[in-house]
Amino acid sequence: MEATALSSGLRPLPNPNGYRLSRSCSQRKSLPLARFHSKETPFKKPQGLSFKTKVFEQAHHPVAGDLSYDDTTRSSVGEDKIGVLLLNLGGPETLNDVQPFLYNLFADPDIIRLPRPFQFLQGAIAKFISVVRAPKSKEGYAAIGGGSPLRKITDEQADAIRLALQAKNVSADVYVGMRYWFPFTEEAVQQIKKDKITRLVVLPLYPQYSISTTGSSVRVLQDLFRKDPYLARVPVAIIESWYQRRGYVNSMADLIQKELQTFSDPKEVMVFFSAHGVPVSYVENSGDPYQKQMEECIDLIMEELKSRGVQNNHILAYQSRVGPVQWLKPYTDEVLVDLGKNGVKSLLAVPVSFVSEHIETLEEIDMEYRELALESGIENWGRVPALGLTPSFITDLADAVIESLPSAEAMVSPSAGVSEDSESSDAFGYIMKMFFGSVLAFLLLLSPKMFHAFRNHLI
Ligand SMILES: C=CC1=C(C)c2cc3[nH]c(cc4nc(cc5[nH]c(cc1n2)c(C)c5CCC(=O)O)C(CCC(=O)O)=C4C)c(C)c3C=C
Ligand SMILES: [Fe+2]
Repeated sequence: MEATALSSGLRPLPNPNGYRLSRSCSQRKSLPLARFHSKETPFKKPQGLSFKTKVFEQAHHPVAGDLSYDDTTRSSVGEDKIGVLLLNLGGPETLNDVQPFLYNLFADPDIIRLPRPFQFLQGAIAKFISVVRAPKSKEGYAAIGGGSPLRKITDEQADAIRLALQAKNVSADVYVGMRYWFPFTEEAVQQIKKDKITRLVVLPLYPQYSISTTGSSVRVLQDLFRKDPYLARVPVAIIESWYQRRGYVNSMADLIQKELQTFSDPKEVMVFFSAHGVPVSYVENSGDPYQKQMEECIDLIMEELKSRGVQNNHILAYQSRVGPVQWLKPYTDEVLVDLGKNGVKSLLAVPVSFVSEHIETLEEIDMEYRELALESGIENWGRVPALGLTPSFITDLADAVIESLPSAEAMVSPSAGVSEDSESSDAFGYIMKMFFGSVLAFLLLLSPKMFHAFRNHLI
């Protein structure tokens, strides 16, 4: 690990709301990490895996629930205090939280990606967009009971994963770290340190990797770990994506198969996968693997259904676009209208980029898209629930954790240090950016033309 990666000028973001934030920067050099893409391989039961083993042989299994640690392994687990950190997006718990939550989201340089010379404007732009967008977002959260259910569901998933690990003879503390709302990743990391965890598995609750989700959360984590001498030495394994795991694919297929049975003519139903979109530039200019992983994921689920004799037609579309740029196509709303026009009468919506119910399933799909579909001529509408606490899914996540444990490595090498020179030049740069940033932000906010341009595109 090079010293430059450590001394890249971490400063708190300008934070007019006073919420705890940290800056992550996609251009910054990556640290060496034990990254673990959870892939599907033939079943092989792990025999006495030891955490001292550096190279990890991935051992996956065809049926969730098979994996457990034998006695030899258990004794080596006993040497470590294992932590599992679930990373998630977070959501406003009350309507008053909506604007500051949106501020945190848009202040993330992995969500609004400004060219380097303009990055100092991030805070001002986030403030502007969050204020303009808040009324529309509030309507959405009001329609689902006044806040996001994400914290409660993620806490329940954490508890279920802890119990599933326990059932496999692995004792672990499970933490929740949210990117944009409480409990923030920073809080979870403090607790991990307090609890003296000696081996950590990081499990983002996004099946597919995107720069805007897993990428953003992992960069926050890297920033926190490299600044802290204790954490820097804790072996960490990061499970970056897990959409291709048998347990996940089978669990999704189970849910779809079950829901199809609620239609009077299940064979006629169009299976409509609706994924959260990302701007096209992420995929085309920044190499975001999200779209490719999403397509592979759908193929795996459909193959599994086919192997069970379920031969329905299916389609993938992208929902929830925000702002004036091009997002991944086709767009969910446009496809629904086209399907209706083309005579599709029965449709089963399958949210596929997220494993909890949230505003985009409960409001956008269940209310907005359902209404649009019915208006467009679709007569029978159904929706597959999010995986949530589905036992086969939770068991598979526990297996993914166990499989990744031996590959954990410290995030920062012991020789890495922070140079004082670069610290002070960073401080000067920061003051200059703040000064010019404030002047520009002031001009931007005063300009009625800018305000209307943003409002028309964002609301
Ligand atoms: C895989 C999932 C997600 C991706 C990819 C993603 C990218 C992304 N999102 C925004 C903007 C917003 N997202 C919002 C809410 C939200 N986003 C996700 C998941 C992904 N986002 C979830 C699960 C949620 C809901 C959280 C909850 O409270 O239930 C919001 C706020 C809601 C709203 O106003 O619509 C915004 C805004 C961008 C710009 C982006 C990629 C660049
Ligand atoms: Fe989002």
